[in-house]
Order: sequence, then structure tokens, then C-alpha cells
Amino acid sequence: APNPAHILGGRDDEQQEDVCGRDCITGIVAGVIGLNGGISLITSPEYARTIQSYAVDADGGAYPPPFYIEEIDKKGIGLRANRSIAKGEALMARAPTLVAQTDAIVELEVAVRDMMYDVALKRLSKKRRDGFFAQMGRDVQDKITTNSFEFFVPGAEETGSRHLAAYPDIAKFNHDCRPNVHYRITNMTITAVAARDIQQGEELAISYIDIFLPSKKRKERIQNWGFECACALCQGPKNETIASDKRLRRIEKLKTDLNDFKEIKVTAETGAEYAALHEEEGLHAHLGSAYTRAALNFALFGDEERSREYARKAAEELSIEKGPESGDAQAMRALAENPRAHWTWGKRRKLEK
Ligand SMILES: C[S@@+](CC[C@H](N)C(=O)[O-])C[C@H]1O[C@@H](n2cnc3c(N)ncnc32)[C@H](O)[C@@H]1O
Repeated sequence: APNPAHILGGRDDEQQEDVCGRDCITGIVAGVIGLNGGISLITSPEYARTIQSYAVDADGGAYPPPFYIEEIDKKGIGLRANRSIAKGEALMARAPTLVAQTDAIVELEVAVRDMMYDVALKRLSKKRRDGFFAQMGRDVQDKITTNSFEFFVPGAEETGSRHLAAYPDIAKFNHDCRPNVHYRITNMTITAVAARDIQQGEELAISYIDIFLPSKKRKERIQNWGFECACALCQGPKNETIASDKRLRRIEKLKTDLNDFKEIKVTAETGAEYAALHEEEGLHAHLGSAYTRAALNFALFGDEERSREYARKAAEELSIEKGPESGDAQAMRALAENPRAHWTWGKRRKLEK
């Protein structure tokens, strides 16, 4: 039977309100839930319960903020460093203002969806609502499309459910194809971290797309977002774009070879070359997985010393990228501790014989 669509909760009062009765939506349930006085949800009661159980950090990160807002050439507003920032520094941690189940906003009738947005936004405090409306975009839907981040909420469906979240402060970061800031979403708190050492005066930027794509494909993706990329790589000299595309192709090829376990197409050094290409290309926010591949490849060839060296580097990067307690960072700490005990130990060397 179709589920009722309702507005659940008020600011902190948890009362329910029916929005459109029992049968206006088939298949999905949608509702709006006020949480902690400042987060509105448009989702099913099941996901709402999970989301409500999340601990949130609404106002974390470096204080005073190591950046200021400024008009940036060809990009609208953006953030600029007001001091030098060390790699790994947490710049900002924020809870979302508005969370909407992706399927719900796609499947809902536009009029119902807009009514839900309306109710959800009215429930926010004025400051948080103003923050939402200050984001770039023609209307509520466009603001969500232009500025939101996606995260998954585990649930009955195998993959959980995708949710779009608005983080107006984080939405001030512009895009760069070689970003100096990395973000991660834990439950639904987003944390922006310096992906490398940053100098005073540099613009702070994250990436909106897959930055392993070659220049042409990146351009297409960015066009889908509705703008032309004004980052240094995209606007830089042609020979640099060609050199960058060549490195990206080599990275792709080495990744395929390193992942091949049926046939040995690599040497112990291939992983190190793979990681060095990431460094050269300025793929700072992806060094964790690059060092991980290198560490595992050295372990596969039974090189204890170098496996440890790269596992240590991987653990350091993964602590920034995924958090110090993430499973990936812990796995690399374990490998650094004792490569000989790892399941990969010597496997490629044995194959070679
Ligand atoms: C999430 S907002 C970022 C903040 C935005 N600049 C503003 O003024 O609110 C995304 C929008 O910023 C602009 N933008 C972000 N990165 C850009 C880039 N690398 N080149 C040109 N425009 C960019 C585009 O208009 C894009 O749709």
C-alpha cells in the first residue's frame, strides 16, 4: 500500500504533520524532519530514524577560520587562505541544513516536492535558512543541484539510499581539477581538510568531478554542471594539459597492471612509479590509495622494507582522506607493522618462480 507522506517533527518537538495525505505518492515515503533545531529532512521515516541517530558536528574545524570569502575571477565567490595551512588541517566541519532522499525528490510530483522544500526550509532557524538561500542557483531545486553533496544512508535496500545534503558553507568552495582541499562525509557530517600544504593567499578548492579523467572528459563533466572550468590546469598552457593527460593514461595503465593477479605484468617498482605519478600530477587527495597499491605490490614481491615505507605513507594519507579510524588507514598501519604477516606477502614472488 502507498505510504503516507508526512512532515515529521518540528524544531525539537517531533510532532507530525500530514502534507499530502495517504495516496499522493506511490512507492516512496517522504517526510520532513526537524533535527537539532536546524536540519530538515525529506526522506522516509526509516531513513529519518537512522539519520537522527547520527552524531553531528555542526560547527567544527579550525578557529578562527584560516580563510576569507572573496570574489574570484570567473568563478563567483570562493574561499582564500588568510594564513599558511598545513596539510591535514581540518578547515571546516559542518552538519547539513537540508537533506533530501535522492529518489524522493526525483519521483515526487514537482508541486509536492516544492511544498516539501517549502515546509522543510521554513522549519530551519532564520540564520540557517538564509544560509541555504544565499547559495548559488535560481530556485530551491537549482540550489540543491548546484551545491549539494551526496551521501548514503544504510537501510533495507541493499545499497542503502542516496541522499542529497546542502552544506551552504562548504558550497563556497569552488572546483579545481587539482584541488588543495579534500572532503569526507562521515555519517552526515562533512569535513574539509587541507590535502597539501597551502600558502597564504591561495584559493581553497575541492573537486566536483572524477579528476582522473583526461582533460576533454573533465570539460564535458563540468559543462554538465553548467560552467566552464577556470582552474589553473584547464586554463594553463596546452603542453601542460598534454603532459597531464599522458600521466593520467600511464596511471590508468599501471593501475590495470597492478590489479592483474593472473599474470605478472609489473615489477616491485611499478607501485612506486604509480605513486610518484600521482605526486607529480598533484593528485594530493588520492595519494592514500596510490601508496596503498605501492605498499601491497612491494609486499607481493616480498620487499619488507619498502612495503613498510609505503604502508606508513598510505596510513598517513588515509587518515586525512578517510579519517584516522577508517578501516583503510588501520589496514595500512597493520601492514606497516608486519608485512610478513599480510596475506599478500611474497605471492607475486612465488608466482614468478
Ligand atoms: C558550489 S558553487 C561554488 C560557489 C560559487 N562560486 C558561488 O559564488 O556561490 C558552484 C558554482 O561556482 C562556480 N564555479 C565553481 N568552480 C568553478 C571553476 N573552477 N571555474 C568556474 N566557475 C566555477 C560555478 O558557477 C558553479 O556552478
